[in-house]
Amino acid sequence: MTVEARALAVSLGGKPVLQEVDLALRPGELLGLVGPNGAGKTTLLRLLAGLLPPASGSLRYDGESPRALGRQALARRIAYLAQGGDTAWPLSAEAVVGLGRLPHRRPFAGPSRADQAAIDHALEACDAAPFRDRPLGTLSGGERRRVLLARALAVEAPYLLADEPLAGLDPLHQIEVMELLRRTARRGAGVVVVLHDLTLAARFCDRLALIDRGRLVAEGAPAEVLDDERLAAVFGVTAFRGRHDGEPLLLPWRAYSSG
Ligand SMILES: Nc1ncnc2c1ncn2[C@@H]1O[C@H](COP(=O)(O)OP(=O)(O)OP(=O)(O)O)[C@@H](O)[C@H]1O
Repeated sequence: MTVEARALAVSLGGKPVLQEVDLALRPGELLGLVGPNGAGKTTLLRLLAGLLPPASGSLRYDGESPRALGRQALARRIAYLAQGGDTAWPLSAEAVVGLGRLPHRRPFAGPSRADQAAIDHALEACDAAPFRDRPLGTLSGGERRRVLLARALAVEAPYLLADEPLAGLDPLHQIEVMELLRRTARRGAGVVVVLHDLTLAARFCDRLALIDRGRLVAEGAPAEVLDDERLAAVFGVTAFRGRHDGEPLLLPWRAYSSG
């Protein structure tokens, strides 16, 4: 399935938040959305997920508008992980992951074998199986985040859009989640991830889209997008660059100063 955004624009609270954004999502690719706080990354992700209507511009899923496609079909095609993890549902971790299967279920039908397999696989993949029976509210912030990612993964949608899935995770789980997202893309899904960690973005993503003050200012291979000039102009930082284990290494280092 293709997802294509053309000239997307949206205002929130009377303020333009995104303008003239053209972006195509590709199956099999891990795309990182990067940019400073307030740049418009979450807003763009919500637009792509069909959760927020654009004020102008167009969004097409396999050539169809979100309206023509309908809510249910969209929910099967796009899995969305929202920012934050302060969900207080009185449900077990496993039941929360099971919510990811709702778009596939017939009304009043129980979970099928395929549903249970998808739930088990997602819990394992996110290292959340050990606390599958615990109420969500009793889990730590990072554990809860992994359960919510497992819920999005359990949808087994052709597109997975994840807003800051690494927030609150320890280093091992950050790396494991990036590996998981890359694996999910390699199996054929289009994966879009909002990230603040430019080191992991540069290392794991196939392509980066850089958002600054509501505009898509660069798009392409990570090393091209995150060049010294853009790191200074957009993020206001310098970076150390190198290679380790045959992979590129980019480490934001200090505040940029032109003097
Ligand atoms: N409901 C709203 N009403 C008014 N302004 C809003 C609303 N939602 C978001 N904004 C503003 O839109 C801009 C973009 O917000 P968005 O959450 O998309 O940024 P972001 O790039 O995801 O930021 P962060 O990295 O801090 O999560 C910000 O200036 C924000 O204050």
